[in-house]
Amino acid sequence: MVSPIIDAARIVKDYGSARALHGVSLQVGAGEFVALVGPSGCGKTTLLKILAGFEEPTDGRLEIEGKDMRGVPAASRPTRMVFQKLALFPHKTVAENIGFPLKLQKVPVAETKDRVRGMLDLMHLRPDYLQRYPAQLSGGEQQRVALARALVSRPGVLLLDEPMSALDAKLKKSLQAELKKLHRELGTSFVLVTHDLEEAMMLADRICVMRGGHVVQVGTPADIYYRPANMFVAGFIGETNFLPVAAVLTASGVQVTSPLTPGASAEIATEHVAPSLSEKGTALLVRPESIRIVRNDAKAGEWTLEGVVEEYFIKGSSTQYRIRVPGLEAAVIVDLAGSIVLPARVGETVRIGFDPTQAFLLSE
Ligand SMILES: Nc1ncnc2c1ncn2[C@@H]1O[C@H](COP(=O)(O)OP(=O)(O)OP(=O)(O)O)[C@@H](O)[C@H]1O
Repeated sequence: MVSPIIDAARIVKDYGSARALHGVSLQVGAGEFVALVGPSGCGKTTLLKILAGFEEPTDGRLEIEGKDMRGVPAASRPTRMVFQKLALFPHKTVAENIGFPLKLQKVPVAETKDRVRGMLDLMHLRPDYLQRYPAQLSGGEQQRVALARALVSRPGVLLLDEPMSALDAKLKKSLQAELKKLHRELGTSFVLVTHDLEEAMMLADRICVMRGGHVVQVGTPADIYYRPANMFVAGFIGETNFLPVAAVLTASGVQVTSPLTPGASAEIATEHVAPSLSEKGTALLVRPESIRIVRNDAKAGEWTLEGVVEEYFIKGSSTQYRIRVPGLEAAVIVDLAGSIVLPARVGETVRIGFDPTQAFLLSE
């Protein structure tokens, strides 16, 4: 990142005696789309509010567009925020709502009109909506008006606090697609707080995973999915299987063995090992789509386990199996490509196999 538009360093936030953020650092590049994800109460909204200027950090440094933001009020920052709950003015028309930030900036009336029209087009809202009131619009349309109002003053950074969580699944999908397109077209930096991990994977250039007021990992969706920092991140995004292993460092990687596959060992290359690997709870992360049911001979190097099919779900493009393997606490999840002929039935004993060198080695 040459020069980040947002540079937050060691941000601490205390509410009374409770610490919501424990020294969070995050940089956002110009034009980048970053998603903040993490369990409820981990500090996502607090961080967003600090970026917006609605909360002051207790400690740490925040620069936006190269300027120190200490004491700079929200309205004077190059940021705009869209909230989860609609914050439209109910007694103002759509045109007045969208044009409101420009009115505050004393932008001439004719220019305001043009820019409001432009935003309406960008948001695919019909021109006759301009004279409507928020209550006369659907939830999705209202959220589009809120986005238009946030973007009309051309902020450098748009901050989005779960803007789609109140919408039904179909509306959400269409607004997600529009948000991605909008981001590409405008070149504005977006920071999105979301509970929806699929949404984060789909929209963001980088994902920041938070837990208990700390940043656990920042990376591309591929990094987060394929190279998670630890079991928490791995379990947070996508479905996971963890196979406990003993690990020994070698010249070119890590040698692993598992009590569940006696006699078998595998060399895991460094690029398949979490950088922060510790000795506590070392395990191989095997994604459900990387496991197969072994009917005949195992392939060279493949590790196999025997288990009983506990349940299966037809998901459409794939069928998901839950297989109970003695010695493993959680059932093994296996995703097999969809087929009209089911490869195994409930209660059947099956052998499952995977290539350990393609798994990812991590720890608690
Ligand atoms: N105004 C406040 N006063 C006191 N505590 C607060 C305040 N705002 C947030 N907190 C606390 O700070 C912590 C972080 O809250 P925050 O809203 O940032 O979490 P979040 O990750 O956005 O959660 P969610 O996903 O549920 O919205 C929580 O423990 C919360 O209770």
